[in-house]
Amino acid sequence: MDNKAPVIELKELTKQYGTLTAVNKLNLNIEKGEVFGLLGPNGAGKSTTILMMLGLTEPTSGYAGVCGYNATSSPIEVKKRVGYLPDNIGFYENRTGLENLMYMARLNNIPESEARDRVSHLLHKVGLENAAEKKVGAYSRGMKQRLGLADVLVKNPEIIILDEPTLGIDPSGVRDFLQLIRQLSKEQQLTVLLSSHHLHQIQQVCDRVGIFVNGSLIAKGDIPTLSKTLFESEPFMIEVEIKHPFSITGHPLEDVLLTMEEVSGIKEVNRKIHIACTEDITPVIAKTFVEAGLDILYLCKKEYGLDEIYQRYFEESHENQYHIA
Ligand SMILES: Nc1ncnc2c1ncn2[C@@H]1O[C@H](COP(=O)(O)OP(=O)(O)OP(=O)(O)O)[C@@H](O)[C@H]1O
Repeated sequence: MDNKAPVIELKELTKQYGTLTAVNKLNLNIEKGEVFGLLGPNGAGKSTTILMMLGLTEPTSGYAGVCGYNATSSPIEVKKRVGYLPDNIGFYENRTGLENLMYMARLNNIPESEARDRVSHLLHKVGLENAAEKKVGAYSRGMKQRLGLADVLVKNPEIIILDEPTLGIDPSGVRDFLQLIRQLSKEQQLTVLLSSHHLHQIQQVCDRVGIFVNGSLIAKGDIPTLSKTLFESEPFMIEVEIKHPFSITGHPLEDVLLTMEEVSGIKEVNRKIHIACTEDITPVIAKTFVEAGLDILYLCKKEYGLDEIYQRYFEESHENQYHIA
């Protein structure tokens, strides 16, 4: 396949269950070596999208291309190249981690001696070398997920798809697991598609994010780009609190600020003044307040992160649901 072609190419991909549109005209390209996060609340359509990419569910319309193959008509070619870790991976609990991985290697027709080397290398990579001989039934949730990662890597895939991979792992385990994914991706140019509704986790590990709501991908890009698209008119918010009771409404300073080219709006929230700006003019704002003889108690510049982005989309989706109901 052409090296520059995206490894995942979704065009107008749609899945309808009766009258419900689970996935609606999805367009998305993911490049080789990218870690892409599919972010969205329960029922948004993430799993359905993944199933179509694996050729396990037929799209109602549109195209899902994976490693240059049509996932719907060539699911076996796709399966050879994609490792899929579902949210509820099952292992043989009365067999060891090593035995489970060897079993997976056999299923993928990997010769025994090669399989031994690969499996022991992978157990080391995911930090389970000391638990290799332990029965999986005695593994913690975090250990099982790491074994799951090794399991999907046994066949040396070009892409790994992980559906809610951090579910039920404790916070430090999550951090380690995400670091491991990132490291693997960078070392091996492995493409990773990660589905989650944990925005903080996605933010830590992904190069790009797609936000899924009600079957539609309503935004995609890296975090700064998403932030810029969504908060174009006010990418910066400067919060100021004055020591003594003070209201900016009607105060001469209000006009001074509003005549500044970079200031797009002023609001008072509790005791704080929120100044929406198109540029970062924090020093100018500070100077203006001081020169007006006001004592600043607090001043903070806020840049929008994934939290605000997600919340805004999420809230909008709830509003929509409310109107429909
Ligand atoms: N086989 C099916 N038959 C009918 N409706 C389905 C089927 N599978 C999924 N759906 C519906 O399609 C929508 C999208 O579901 P999907 O599982 O893709 O969402 P999701 O984003 O993966 O959510 P979650 O995080 O809960 O897994 C939901 O409304 C779901 O109820």
